[in-house]
Amino acid sequence: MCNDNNNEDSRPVTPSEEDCCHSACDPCIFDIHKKLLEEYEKRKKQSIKIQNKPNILHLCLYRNFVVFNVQELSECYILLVLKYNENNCKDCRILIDPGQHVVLHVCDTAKPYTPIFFTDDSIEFLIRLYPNGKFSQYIKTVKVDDIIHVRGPYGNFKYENNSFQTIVMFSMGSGITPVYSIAKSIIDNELEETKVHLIGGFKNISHIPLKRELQTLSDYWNFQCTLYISQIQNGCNLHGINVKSERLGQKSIFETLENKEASTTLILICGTNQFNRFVEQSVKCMNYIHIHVFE
Ligand SMILES: Cc1cc2nc3c(=O)[nH]c(=O)nc-3n(C[C@H](O)[C@H](O)[C@H](O)COP(=O)(O)OP(=O)(O)OC[C@H]3O[C@@H](n4cnc5c(N)ncnc54)[C@H](O)[C@@H]3O)c2cc1C
Repeated sequence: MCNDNNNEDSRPVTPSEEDCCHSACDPCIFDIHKKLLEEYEKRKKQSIKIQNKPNILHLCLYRNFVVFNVQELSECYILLVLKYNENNCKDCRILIDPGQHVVLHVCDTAKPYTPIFFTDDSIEFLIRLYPNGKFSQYIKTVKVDDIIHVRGPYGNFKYENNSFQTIVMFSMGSGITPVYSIAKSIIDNELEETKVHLIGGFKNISHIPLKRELQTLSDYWNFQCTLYISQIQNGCNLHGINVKSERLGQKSIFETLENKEASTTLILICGTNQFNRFVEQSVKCMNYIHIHVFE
């Protein structure tokens, strides 16, 4: 049943297919669930406002986080999980909007990074390693319990639930981080009816991060993923993901957008400056007006 625990603070349980009698009832059990979910989300928002828990993160001051996990995902990506352990902020929690970034500071270097996931007291990052990269090479050497300073969050992208029919996300390399976190927040929200198409450009298979996470999202009706690999060798089969052995260029942008409705489609772009300008110009030429570039 939708709500068998009678606790209005609990999230209504999603009915299974077997819960539906398929007799075209009005309202159907799924309609009731949707309504309960809307009420639950409203209550949750109100209670967050009432509790008004302050953000652990600060725009101007660095907070000390400890390294909770650091893991090489592939030859060019590291997963870094930071945790806030200080006792001085028991009623605080981490608040970051999907797509926003924070600044990480170690020794004398500070660089912006976009969390791919966060909880009340921890933040997860995907960090691309550059052979001569000052920050990323340092991150390779950090150990569990080391301290990293964090301030933020920054970024002006704001998303209103169900405000577009479709969101098409063009990303290049580590530019996948903001669009992945936005895609995940939309797919995780059962009230969302927006369709998401995430497009990523990578040099080769070993450069693709978050493969399993993208495959998991692909199980949902409203998520589609296409990856363009410019230097593919023996072909590649990633279940649920459309892998193309070509560069993400004008032709691919055109094919992706040709049958979409510009007025109800939001375009998100994140990659190198050159990539951002190229995609932005291409989509503007196709009369798309709702465009946000992460830089
Ligand atoms: C808002 C924002 C969010 C970001 N989020 C992320 C994120 O989630 N994950 C992530 O990995 N990065 C992210 N970046 C990039 C990150 O901030 C660093 O710029 C990057 O990790 C390189 O830093 P570094 O000190 O290792 O390299 P640097 O010492 O700055 O550069 C050394 C050399 O590395 C190479 N290099 C550096 N950056 C690039 C690049 N973008 N493309 C190609 N070659 C490059 C160049 O050869 C350069 O000469 C983000 C950047 C911005 C502006």
